[in-house]
Amino acid sequence: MTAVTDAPGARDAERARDAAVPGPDDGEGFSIVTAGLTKRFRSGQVAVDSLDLAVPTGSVFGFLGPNGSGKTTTIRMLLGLVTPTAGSWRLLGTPMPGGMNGVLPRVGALVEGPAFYPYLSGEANLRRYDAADPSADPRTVAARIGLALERVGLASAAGKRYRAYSLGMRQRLAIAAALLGPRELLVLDEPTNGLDPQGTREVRALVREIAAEGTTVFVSSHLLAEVEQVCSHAAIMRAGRLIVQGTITELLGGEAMRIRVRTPDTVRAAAVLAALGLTEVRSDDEEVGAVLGTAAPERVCAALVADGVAVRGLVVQRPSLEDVFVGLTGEGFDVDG
Ligand SMILES: Nc1ncnc2c1ncn2[C@@H]1O[C@H](COP(=O)(O)OP(=O)(O)OP(=O)(O)O)[C@@H](O)[C@H]1O
Repeated sequence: MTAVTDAPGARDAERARDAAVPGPDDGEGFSIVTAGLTKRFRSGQVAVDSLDLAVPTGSVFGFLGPNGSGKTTTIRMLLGLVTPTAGSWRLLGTPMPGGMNGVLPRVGALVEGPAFYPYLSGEANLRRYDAADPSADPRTVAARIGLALERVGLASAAGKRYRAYSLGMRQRLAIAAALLGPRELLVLDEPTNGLDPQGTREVRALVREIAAEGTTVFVSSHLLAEVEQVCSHAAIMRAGRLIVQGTITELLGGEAMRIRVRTPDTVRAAAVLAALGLTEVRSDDEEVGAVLGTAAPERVCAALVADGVAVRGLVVQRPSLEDVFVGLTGEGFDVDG
């Protein structure tokens, strides 16, 4: 895991000290590598500040951050849609922007949802979309569209008008548009934005399937919980700066499991937890919580019961990426809109 030392409120300087420098210079084994990538807009706003990102090939990489933390600007720089102020980057091992024309056909991207025509079918929309891509071969268009629709699970709805598609189907069609050729890397900017829970599930399942077929997926999101469910790796941004990146297991590894006990005997329960060596023991009217550490929950439960504590409920809480964010920044992960 790589953490950035000067994150405000960082309590985990040690983690940062053992940080490995991401990615070899030649980008081998990494689908995306950036070094010092920076974007300062004319307004003076630094949207992305010295970003060093390393996205391993074969990963499902969650690019996380609250709204306005620089995710879209980063993605736009990666794809050559915005010119960086400083820094360098490689896509699929090739230095950019010089290698853009050769590499972009191997990269599928969903940045701003493509504008689809409501009265055309999904298939007809993809035909129009493909016709606008100078690198696409018109002779193979029918087969490529068929394959892409199949891949996103829309083959049976191919002839249906776009306006009749559900939100999840619309987003899956947008992903199909990004998959009109064989892609080694798929870049998705907030693919579940605005979707209902069903649509979100559909897109999540699709991302899993695409990754299982061997495509590296780089997906931005402000929904930490969602990313935990599909990603193998993640990077967390805050105010244009990278706070931490690594595998999900590494990121969560530094966070402790917590235990919560619901009981009317909070004073007695707190004493038992403290006697067992649990730390950060805190109680309110009907609940006691503590850091579980290495203690086995069943032993904690047995000790509580043996001491006469009436246990009405006991929960072991897995750490979350939100805990990581709060731990490293001292701030809540604020999601507004
Ligand atoms: N063209 C622009 N000109 C000036 N400032 C911009 C421009 N585009 C983005 N910004 C600013 O840069 C910062 C980062 O924006 P960006 O859209 O990259 O963040 P984000 O993490 O993708 O957020 P969101 O999820 O809301 O899209 C924001 O403060 C935004 O207002």
